[in-house]
Amino acid sequence: MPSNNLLLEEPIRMASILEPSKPTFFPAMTKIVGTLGPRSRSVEIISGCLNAGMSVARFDFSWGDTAYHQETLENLKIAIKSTKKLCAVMLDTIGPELLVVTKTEHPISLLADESVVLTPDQDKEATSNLLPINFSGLSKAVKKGDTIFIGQYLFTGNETTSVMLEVTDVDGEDVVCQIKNSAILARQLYTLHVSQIRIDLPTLTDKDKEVISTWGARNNIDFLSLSHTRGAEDVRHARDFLSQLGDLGQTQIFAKIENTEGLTHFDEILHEADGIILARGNLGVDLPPEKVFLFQKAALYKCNMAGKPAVVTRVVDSMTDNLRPTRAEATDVANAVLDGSDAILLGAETLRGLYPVETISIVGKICAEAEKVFNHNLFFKKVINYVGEPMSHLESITSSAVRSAIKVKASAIICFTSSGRAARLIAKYRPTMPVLSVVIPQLKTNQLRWTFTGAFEAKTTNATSESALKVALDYGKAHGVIKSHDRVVICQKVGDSAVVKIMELED
Ligand SMILES: Nc1ncnc2c1ncn2[C@@H]1O[C@H](COP(=O)(O)OP(=O)(O)O)[C@@H](O)[C@H]1O
Ligand SMILES: C=C(OP(=O)(O)O)C(=O)O
Ligand SMILES: [K+]
Ligand SMILES: [Mg+2]
Repeated sequence: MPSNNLLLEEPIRMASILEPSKPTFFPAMTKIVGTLGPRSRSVEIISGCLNAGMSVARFDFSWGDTAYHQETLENLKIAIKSTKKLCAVMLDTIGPELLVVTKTEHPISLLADESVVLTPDQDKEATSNLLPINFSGLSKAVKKGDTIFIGQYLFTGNETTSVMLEVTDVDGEDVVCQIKNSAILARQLYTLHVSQIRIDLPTLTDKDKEVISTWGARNNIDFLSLSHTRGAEDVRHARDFLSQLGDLGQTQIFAKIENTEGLTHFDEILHEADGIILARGNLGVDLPPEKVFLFQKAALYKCNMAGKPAVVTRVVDSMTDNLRPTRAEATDVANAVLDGSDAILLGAETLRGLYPVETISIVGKICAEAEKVFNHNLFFKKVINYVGEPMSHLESITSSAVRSAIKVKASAIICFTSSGRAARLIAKYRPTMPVLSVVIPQLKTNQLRWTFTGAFEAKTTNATSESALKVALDYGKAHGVIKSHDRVVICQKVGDSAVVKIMELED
């Protein structure tokens, strides 16, 4: 088969497609991020999500207050305990997001070809011809002919509640628009996206800072999803802010690329960030539809070569209201994995959708099938070539660990790590088997104070170091990843040198 990313050397036997897949412990190696909200905040549903394969929970502060999200998080903690599944916590910022401010409960109907005024005067009532918004600088930012898109919070692009507007006039602080399609704004929260226009608001707003320093610090968030990242400076600024908040210095920053400005500065953002979220919801509005695939492929390639995780969003919009994805969506999920995506982020589907658990389960199954035909060998070679020589000691060891594990058909790689660096480098080389990371907390000092690195990630156990390997083996066995007589590859530091060991288990 000529396709580069696919591992289908022989012409595939069509009947083999119908054979049921073997059940596995990991629904997929591709991680699934679920946004938690009204439809996914009970212990029962969250447990279902964890069992179905959600491994990161996203809390979107564009919506809800800290008390609301805390309640959801407490339920998540209970669900983690009872299901024994690990799940990371991601805080998603508001950033320079524009909102339609409605006080009325009545649906507002917008008619094609009519005109509507966007005003910063929030005391006005929203009507079919007047929509108050939370930003007074819009009239200065836009010009005649610009496109404005209004969608229900977490718009899916699949709804009759989104509307496209064209700017026809600017009148003081008001923006006059022509309505391009009829729509009914029927719920509370609507976001407004101005295509290809810079909104002069900070990427990390005061509200975001307040939420991070209270809710974020209290809950030791694993990831910050930095909405509307537009340049490397945004990431540096967020990192400075986190570093002043004790343990949050270890929080990973995932920059969300959701507008053309972020796209233009992609390389420098990737350099500063720990990971990238390809926010196709918003970016998909900013880009001409025929260019979206190109962004996805280019961005995933760059992330893969840099060894930084990439997250693709908005994959199964139609599952917000339906039990099955469309054929196009199902194919899109698999293609995202084949393009090199590390994770899939579900938004409206889990937050307000009717089938959060089923959505996670189906997406996980599609990812797992795609992973089976992912050409790891070719990927490995591409990364090795890209990194070149000389390689850092640690990278040379971690890439060798992956190579050895594949060569000896190991069932798992066990990695000892303190900062997570070694584990991430292993993941960079895309092993075909699960990686069990044993986080060994380390006491470090920077002259000013002592800190524990890893204390934060070490969630499962506080075993002493001699038994750490046993803990990992027992965990692997208990979860069906490792069986007697299997081979495992171990990657660890002994003294100052990093080593790879191949171990054949007895029983
Ligand atoms: N078999 C083992 N049992 C317990 N601890 C181990 C074992 N092998 C390595 N370690 C410890 O695990 C830690 C890994 O940390 P480090 O190598 O600094 O990881 P990273 O660079 O990924 O942060 C080191 O402190 C190392 O001594
Ligand atoms: C994930 C996205 O945005 P939000 O954080 O607003 O859900 C997106 O635009 O794809
Ligand atoms: K957000
Ligand atoms: Mg958003």
